[in-house]
Amino acid sequence: MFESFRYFRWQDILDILVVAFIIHQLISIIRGTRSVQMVVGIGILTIIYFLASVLDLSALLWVMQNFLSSILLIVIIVFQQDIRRALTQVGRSPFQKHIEIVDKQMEEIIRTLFYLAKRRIGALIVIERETSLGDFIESGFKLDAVLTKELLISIFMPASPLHDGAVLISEGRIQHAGCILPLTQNPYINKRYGTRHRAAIGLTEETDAVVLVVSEETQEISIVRHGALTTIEDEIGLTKSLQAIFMVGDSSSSQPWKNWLGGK
Ligand SMILES: Nc1ncnc2c1ncn2[C@@H]1O[C@H](COP(=O)(O)OP(=O)(O)OP(=O)(O)O)[C@@H](O)[C@H]1O
Repeated sequence: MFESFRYFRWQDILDILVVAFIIHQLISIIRGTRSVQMVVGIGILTIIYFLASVLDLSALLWVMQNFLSSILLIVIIVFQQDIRRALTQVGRSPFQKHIEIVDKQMEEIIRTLFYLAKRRIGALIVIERETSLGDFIESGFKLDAVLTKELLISIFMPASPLHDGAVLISEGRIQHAGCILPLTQNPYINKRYGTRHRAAIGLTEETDAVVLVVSEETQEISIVRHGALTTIEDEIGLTKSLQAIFMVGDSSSSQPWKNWLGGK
């Protein structure tokens, strides 16, 4: 047994570690999505193929061979969302710099959310980070305005022509309003969530954006990232959650909101 280790090179260890890392990343990307069932389905079909081959079942083997020959195409079509997300994550540079934002802008957003929730006014606020949201803003209206509570509130007022859809915040400014986001296809999302929440989940499944949602029905405020939604109890809870997401490095820094509002 130990004989085989004699031929073990350091490259083999590196090789195994890289493959293990890739498999781990793939599992963490598809975990909790409908892709898991599809992976299981493809696994079962592959087992059937090998059984047909071993038992020499020629008709079944012919069907499976024809099916599996187009498997690459099927995988690309079925997993296109996950592939896009995976490639975006791979392409993200760990050395990218972020702009800093002052506490004031953070406060403006938090106060807007609680103001709207109190009055049962729905809202969807997207904070762009490293992944460019260019594809999703085509549907919206360009504003490129200073981020203030007053402007955010007026956008989401039901009488406003911009109140439908999402507001996009990038580089500390309100860049777009009325943006249509992709809805999640995850079948496990709680049925009580409608399209506003599904749009927030859908966008964060594909990008690293942070989305804040105010429900006009329940007055709940939620923070959504990586396809997962967390309901916020109060202003302190929201402040802490955002701090945990955006604060990097020295927590004793006098500029606590580093890495916030995604600059590039
Ligand atoms: N794809 C989308 N992209 C952006 N915004 C959307 C999208 N779909 C719906 N919305 C917004 O969500 C609103 C409808 O929300 P809906 O009641 O269906 O969802 P909900 O999750 O139940 O939210 P609420 O709890 O506020 O009722 C629309 O008026 C629109 O502003």
